[in-house]
Amino acid sequence: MNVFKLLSRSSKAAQSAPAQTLPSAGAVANPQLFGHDESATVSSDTRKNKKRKRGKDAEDTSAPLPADLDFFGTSKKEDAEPTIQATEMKQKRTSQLQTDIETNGKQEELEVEPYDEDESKRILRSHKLKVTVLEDFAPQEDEAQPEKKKKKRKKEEKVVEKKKHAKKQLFPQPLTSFVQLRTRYGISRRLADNLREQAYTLPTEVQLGTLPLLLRSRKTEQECQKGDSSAASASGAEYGGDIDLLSVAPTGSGKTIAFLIPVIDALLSEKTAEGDDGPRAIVIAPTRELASQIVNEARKLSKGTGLKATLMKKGMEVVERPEEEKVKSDEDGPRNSEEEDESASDSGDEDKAGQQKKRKRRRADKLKAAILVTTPAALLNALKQNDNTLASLPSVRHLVLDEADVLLDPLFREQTLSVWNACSNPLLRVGLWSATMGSNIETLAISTLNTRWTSLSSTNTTLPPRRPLIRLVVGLKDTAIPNISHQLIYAATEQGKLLGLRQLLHPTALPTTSSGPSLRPPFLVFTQTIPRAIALHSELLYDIPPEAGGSSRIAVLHADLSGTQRESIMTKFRRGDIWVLITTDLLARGVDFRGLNGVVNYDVPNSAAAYVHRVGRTGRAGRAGGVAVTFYTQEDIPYVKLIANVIRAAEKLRGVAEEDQSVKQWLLDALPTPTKREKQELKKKGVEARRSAKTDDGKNKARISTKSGYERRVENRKRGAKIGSKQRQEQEPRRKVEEASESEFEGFE
Ligand SMILES: Nc1ncnc2c1ncn2[C@@H]1O[C@H](COP(=O)(O)OP(=O)(O)OP(=O)(O)O)[C@@H](O)[C@H]1O
Repeated sequence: MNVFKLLSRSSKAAQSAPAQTLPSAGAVANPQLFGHDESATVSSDTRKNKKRKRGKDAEDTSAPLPADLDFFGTSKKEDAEPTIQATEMKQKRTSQLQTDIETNGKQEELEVEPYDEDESKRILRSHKLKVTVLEDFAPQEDEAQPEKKKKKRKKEEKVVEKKKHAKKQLFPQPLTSFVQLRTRYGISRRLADNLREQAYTLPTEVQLGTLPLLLRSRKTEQECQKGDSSAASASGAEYGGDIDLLSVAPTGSGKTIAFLIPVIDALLSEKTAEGDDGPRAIVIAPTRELASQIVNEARKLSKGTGLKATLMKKGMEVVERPEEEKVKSDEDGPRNSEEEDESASDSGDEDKAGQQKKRKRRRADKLKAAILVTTPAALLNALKQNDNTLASLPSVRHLVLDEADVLLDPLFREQTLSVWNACSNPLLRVGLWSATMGSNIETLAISTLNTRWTSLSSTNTTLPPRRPLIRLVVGLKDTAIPNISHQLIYAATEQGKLLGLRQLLHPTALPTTSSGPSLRPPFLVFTQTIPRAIALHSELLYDIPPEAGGSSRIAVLHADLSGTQRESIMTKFRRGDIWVLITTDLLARGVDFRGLNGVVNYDVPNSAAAYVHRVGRTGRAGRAGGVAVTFYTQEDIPYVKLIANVIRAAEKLRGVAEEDQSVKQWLLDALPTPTKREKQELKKKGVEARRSAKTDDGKNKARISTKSGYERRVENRKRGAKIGSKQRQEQEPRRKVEEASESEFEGFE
C-alpha cells in the first residue's frame, strides 16, 4: 500500500519502480553538469567494457538478494556496483585512462592552442559560465587639474553608476583538460601527479572557469610581452591570477579542488622570508566535518610537495605569543579534553616534561602548517590574547571562505570578519565560494574589501595596485543541481511524515509518486532540531530487519555528540556500514558522500538556500539518479513555495517538460507567497510548530511518533496503573508486618 497514494488521493497507481541508475551504482564518465563534451563518451565506452569483464569475474558473489532485503536495488542489474566503495573502482579506471592518454602520446591533442575569443565564449556559454568583473581598480589616469576636479568626480560617479548596471564580462580561456594545468599554466609536476592520482580527467564547470582566472598563464604572459593585450584583457589573463574571487557554482561541482589547486601552486612558487612562519593559507569552513574533509583533500593534493595542511584543533598555537602568556595559559591548565585526560595521569617532573612536549608539538604544528583549515570559532579562540585583543596573522597570503554565504551570515559573520581582518598582509588574496550567494553577501564582501584597502593604504604608501574582484557563476544562481529528481510530498501531519519515511525505508516500497524514481539507501534524513533528530532515530531504530543489519544500519549525527562520536559515525556512513543517517543542518553544507542515493527533508528546510545545499548532498560530480524527497505538513504550507520555486527552476534547467514537472503550476499558484518577515523568521528559528514541545492549545503537534493522542493516553494510564500496583506490592509486606505486630501486641496488662 502506498500511503501517499492515499494521502494525495491520486487516481494513478504506480505499478512498479522504474529502472533506475543510482549515484552509488558506480562511476560517472563526465563530472560536468552542462554542455557535455563528446570526447568524454570514449571513457564511458571503455568503462562499460571493463565493467562487464569485472561483472563476469564477480559472478558468483552477486547472487540476487531477496526483494525485502535488497535495499540498494541492484540485484536485478548485471553490471551495477553495490556500494559507495564503487567510486574507488571508478577512480582506478579513470586513472588508467588518463595514463593511457599520456603514454600513447596523445597529450599534444589535449594541449590545444589557446581558444580564440569566440570559441572561448561558445564553450563558456555551453557550460553556463558567466564571469563578471564586480570591481575593477585598474590604474587611474593622472590627477586632473584642480579646477576640473569637480567635473571629473561627477563624471566618475556617472561611470560608476553605469558600471553597476553594465559590468564588464570576461571570457577566460576554458580549461578543458587537467593536462593543460601543466602545459599552459606550468603548475608543479608533483601537484599535477597528485591530481592524476585522484583520477580527475575532465575539469568540472567551476574548475574550467576559475582555474584559468586564478593561475598565471605562460602563453598570455608572452602575449602581453608582445603587446597583444586585448586577448589578455578579454580573458582576464591580464590580471595574472592576482584577483579576489567570488565563485558561485552548484553543489558537488568540485569547488574544493578549484580553490586548493591555485593555493597550493602559489604556495609552492612563493618565496618565504626568514622568520616568516605561521600559516600562509587559511581555509575557513562552517563545520568541523567540512573542515576535516577539506584538509584531507589538501593533503592528497600536496602530497610530496613539502607543504603541510593541518586541521585547526583546540589548543593549537597559530601565532607566536609572548612567553608570559604561554606560561600563564599553561598554568591555566590544559585546553582540551584529550590533554586533560593525559595530564591527569602526569605528576611532578613528568608533568612539566609532558607539558613542554605538548607545547613543542603545538608549536611544530604552527611552524610547519602552510595550509590551515579551520572553523571560524576555533581560529578565533587561538588568536585571542590575554587583553582580549586578537593577534594578527601577517603570514597569511591566501584566505578562502568555503560556504562563504553562511560564514558571512549573522550567525558566523562577526567571527569570520574578525579572522579576515586579522589577516593583516596587504597582499592577501581572498576567495569566497558557495553554491548560493545572496546579493547582500556580495555587498558585504565588497565593502569589507574596500574598508580593508582604505585602512591599509592610509598606513602604507607603497601598496601595489588594488586587485579586481571577479565573480564567476555556474548555471543559475541559487538553484538546485539539475541531475537529481525532486519529490515534494504533502504528508498532512507529523504522523503522516513518519509513515511516509517508514515506507521509504522499505526496499520494496513503490515510488512515492507515479513518475519519480524510488529512494534507496544510503540516504540522509534532515530534521529541524537536534531533539527531533534523536526522537526520529529512536522511532526508526528497529525498522531495518536484523537480517539486513538491524539497528546498526541507522544512526543519528548532531552537534551535541562528541568529536570522536561524530567522526566515527561519519566513517561508518562513508564505509557503507550505516545506510540511513538522521541529522540536522550540520551536514547540509559541503560534506561530500560520493555515492549517496538520496536526501529526505523530513522537516522542511529553513530557506531556499538550505534546500539547495541539503539536496546537493546527492548527485555529486555529475552523478545521476539521486532523489530528494521533501515532506510537508499543514504547518509548513506558508513556506513551501520557497522550495517549490527552487524545484521548478532546477527542473527547467534540466529541460523537464511542463507536464512532467514534479511541482505543477496549479500547486505553485495555490501556495501562499511568504512575506520577507516570514522568510526571516523561518531562517532564524525554523517552523514554529516544531520549535517548542507544546503548542498554544497545550498539545504537541510536533511530536515524532506514530501513536495517536488516544493511544498515548491509554498507554500512560496503563503505565500509571502498573506503577501504582508495583508501589502497592512494595507496601503490602510492610502493611502486613504492621498489622501482624499490631495484632500480636497484647497490651500492657
Ligand atoms: N574534475 C573532477 N572529476 C571528477 N570528480 C571530481 C572532479 N572535481 C571534483 N570531483 C569530485 O566531486 C565531488 C564533489 O566535490 P566538492 O566536495 O569539491 O564539491 P563542492 O562544489 O565543494 O560541493 P558543495 O557545494 O556541496 O560544497 C568530490 O567527490 C570530488 O572528488
